[in-house]
Amino acid sequence: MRTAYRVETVRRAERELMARVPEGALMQRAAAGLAAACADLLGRVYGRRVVLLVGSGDNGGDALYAGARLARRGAGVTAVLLAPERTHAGGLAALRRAGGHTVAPAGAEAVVRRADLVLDGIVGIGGKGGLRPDAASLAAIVAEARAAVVAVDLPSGVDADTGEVHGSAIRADLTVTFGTHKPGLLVDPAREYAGSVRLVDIGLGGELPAEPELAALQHADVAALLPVPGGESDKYRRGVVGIAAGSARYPGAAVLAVAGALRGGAGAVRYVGPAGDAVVARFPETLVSDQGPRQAGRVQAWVVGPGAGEDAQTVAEVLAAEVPVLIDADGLRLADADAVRGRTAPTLMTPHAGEAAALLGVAREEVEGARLRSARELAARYRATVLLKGSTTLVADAGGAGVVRVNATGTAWLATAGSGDVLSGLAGSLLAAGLSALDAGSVGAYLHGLAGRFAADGAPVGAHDVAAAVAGAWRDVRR
Ligand SMILES: NC(=O)C1=CN([C@@H]2O[C@H](COP(=O)(O)OP(=O)(O)OC[C@H]3O[C@@H](n4cnc5c(N)ncnc54)[C@H](O)[C@@H]3O)[C@@H](O)[C@H]2O)[C@@H](O)CC1
Ligand SMILES: [K+]
Repeated sequence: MRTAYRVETVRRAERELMARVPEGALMQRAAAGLAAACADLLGRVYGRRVVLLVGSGDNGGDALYAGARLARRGAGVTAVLLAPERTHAGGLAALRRAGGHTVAPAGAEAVVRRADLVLDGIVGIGGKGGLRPDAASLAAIVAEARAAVVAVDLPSGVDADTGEVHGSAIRADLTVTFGTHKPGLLVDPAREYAGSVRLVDIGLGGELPAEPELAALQHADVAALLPVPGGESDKYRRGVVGIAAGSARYPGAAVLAVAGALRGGAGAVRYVGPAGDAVVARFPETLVSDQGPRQAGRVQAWVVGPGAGEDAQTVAEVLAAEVPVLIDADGLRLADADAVRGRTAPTLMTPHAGEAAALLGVAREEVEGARLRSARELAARYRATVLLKGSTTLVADAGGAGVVRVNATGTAWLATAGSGDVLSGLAGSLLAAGLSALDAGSVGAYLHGLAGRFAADGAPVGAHDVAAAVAGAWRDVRR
């Protein structure tokens, strides 16, 4: 499990640790890891031109000490001091001893233009609000440079706790972060500014609490959660998932949701709705019913909404069932909010940003800019688990408090028609197999993202290709 903690928690853990180690030790650990990452990126250090952007806090201190290490290995290092009188004194002295130089911000453009590497030490977890004007001007200069950019702890200008970006921020190729990931490194839009992320161990692990702000499942976590049949299993014990989807206008959504459900681990897939012929033609193993959900026979979980058009009656019937329900697409618009809140069995809602915005009564951009807050808010309002789709998918458990799962296995190629229908079937099938809504959502997103990568492999894919690749994702995870 990869975890991320809020700044307040990181500060507390750092205080505990600092009380037990020699003064300055943590910063030296951070700087050593940072310098090593820079050396890896550069390949050869000797003779390279390195520019440090140095703010007034300890983030600048990290950059200065790392710069000193690179200077000792033969790099030409120049520090741009944003606030010369408040620069980290020890770091500055170390850089000077190692032969490094300093310039005022007015000289930044000339040195950055010739640099091979820029280290962004403007601001780290002490940052408040968007970058101040002098720092924003540096970010603009860096954006035009050909140099590789390494962010120290965080790209300056992004919000560490929320992943929000207000105004300009540094765009890094690599972020070297210390002690633990911060939520902003895992959630868009900030995640995009971070580039790839490398975590440097400074010994903080033992001081961090059990419950992080964010958790990202890894292969081993997913493997442990996958419903794998045993000797006693039969199709009913493995769970039956009901798919109430599709309409005369959108029969394909039903086919794709069933395609996902067949790959999710339930023992059988039951379909109700007007697209039964299309579903059976493609997947003869589906149990098709021409009755509504209430009469369709037992299921252990329902999926409702993909391609549902205006069929509010079916949505209402599914919501009245006392089994877990996944609501997607049109179902999100048609579902009665009180009916969702009043349910006793788990509910998993799977909106994309536009659907989430409609449910929250805000603009889509607002959700995209504040994904973590939006997911928690929806989960609180509906008392439902919410899977907010996007380049980084978030799953907030019912009520909105607690650890939010973040999934980054996806690929931009998954932004294709019908891809969401496959995910709803897949996650619904995991629900029917007995996973909690939080696990079904996050495992579903993980497999779906991985399947998207495998199916695409650098080229456009259709949603049916993604569904077909889910089996390969299972095997990869279980290997
Ligand atoms: N506390 C610790 O134990 C460790 C901290 N480390 C480093 O220390 C950093 C935190 O240091 P600080 O607490 O000094 O804080 P920062 O260095 O992150 O930032 C604080 C400084 O930035 C300025 N600032 C705040 N918001 C700004 C904005 N929007 N635009 C421009 N300037 C802004 C403030 O005036 C303040 O002087 C971490 O991110 C990490 O890089 C590491 O050395 C590891 C150990
Ligand atoms: K930084």
